[in-house]
Amino acid sequence: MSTTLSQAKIAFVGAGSMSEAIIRGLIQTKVADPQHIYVMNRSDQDRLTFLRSEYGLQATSDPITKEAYLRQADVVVLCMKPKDVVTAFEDLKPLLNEDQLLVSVIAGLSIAKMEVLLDSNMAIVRTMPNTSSTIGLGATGMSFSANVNDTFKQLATQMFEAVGIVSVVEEEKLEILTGVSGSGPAYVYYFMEAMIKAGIEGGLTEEDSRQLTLQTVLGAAHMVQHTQEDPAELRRKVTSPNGATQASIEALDQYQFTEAVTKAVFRSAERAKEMGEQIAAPSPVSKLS
Ligand SMILES: NC(=O)C1=CN([C@@H]2O[C@H](COP(=O)(O)OP(=O)(O)OC[C@H]3O[C@@H](n4cnc5c(N)ncnc54)[C@H](OP(=O)(O)O)[C@@H]3O)[C@@H](O)[C@H]2O)C=CC1
Ligand SMILES: O=C(O)[C@@H]1CCC=N1
Repeated sequence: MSTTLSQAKIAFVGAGSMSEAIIRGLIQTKVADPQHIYVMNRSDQDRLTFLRSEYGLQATSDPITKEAYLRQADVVVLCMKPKDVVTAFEDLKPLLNEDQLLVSVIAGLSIAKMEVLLDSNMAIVRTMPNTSSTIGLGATGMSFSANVNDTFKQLATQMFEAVGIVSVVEEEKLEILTGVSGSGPAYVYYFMEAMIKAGIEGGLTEEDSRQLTLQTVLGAAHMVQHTQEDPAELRRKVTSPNGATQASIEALDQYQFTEAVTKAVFRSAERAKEMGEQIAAPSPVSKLS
């Protein structure tokens, strides 16, 4: 087994947004060699053609080629939706072996359930990345099964550090982490959509409203990072007593801004857990969590 990602053969099962985000990051940062990246799905040929031409990787939906990719892979990354997990695992089960590292990005799917679905104690890394991995600014949470040795830990960490930051957390924290950073980009986009819309309603051109919103969000995030100040303190500096910002924050509070965000984070966590629980696994039920 290769101890560096540049030599490892990495097979992605699932060819959607999340696998592309990771693949793009790995290739752009030159952490992985596109010739050693294998992507597979069930049917979407256009998607595979696009991925091949965009990244120079190997991609297939042909069962025999998939089997070859999976058997020779050092790392297998599971990137299908929770609803497709059971069928996918049935196909994967006879093809995986205990020398491989299995990495899952699937929301809510516990390590214990993967072990039951595969009837194996192979090394499993359960992760929760986000789509900002596409540009190397991802935030990934990660937990390891009991059989993940130091080499595999290093490999998995290297893989996700190539596309952003990594937090290793206890597995039970991965749901709330999903609420914060997995779903998080969507809240920020939603907020930006609302800002742009309000700017246009107030008379700005669409282009100006978009650019101003973008720069504002970018600048605010960089301020938190560069100054290392608490966001509350940075907010205080914008908010002149009895000024325009104070009035606008009061308007946000009137609509329970903090409660709405808190509810969103917890609802995402709850939904991730529900999706994981809805994945039907065969007995022994006692192993499941
Ligand atoms: N999008 C996000 O922001 C994040 C997503 N995730 C997790 O990533 C996973 C994938 O999400 P996302 O990329 O958005 O989903 P997409 O729908 O974009 O992609 C899913 C992919 O899986 C393929 N697929 C489905 N079943 C199989 C199978 N049995 N074998 C091989 N390929 C299969 C689909 O192609 P086809 O239908 O042709 O088979 C498709 O390419 C989810 O479990 C999600 O929880 C985690 C963090 C963030
Ligand atoms: O919406 C989802 O279920 C996935 C998990 C986090 C982001 N996307």
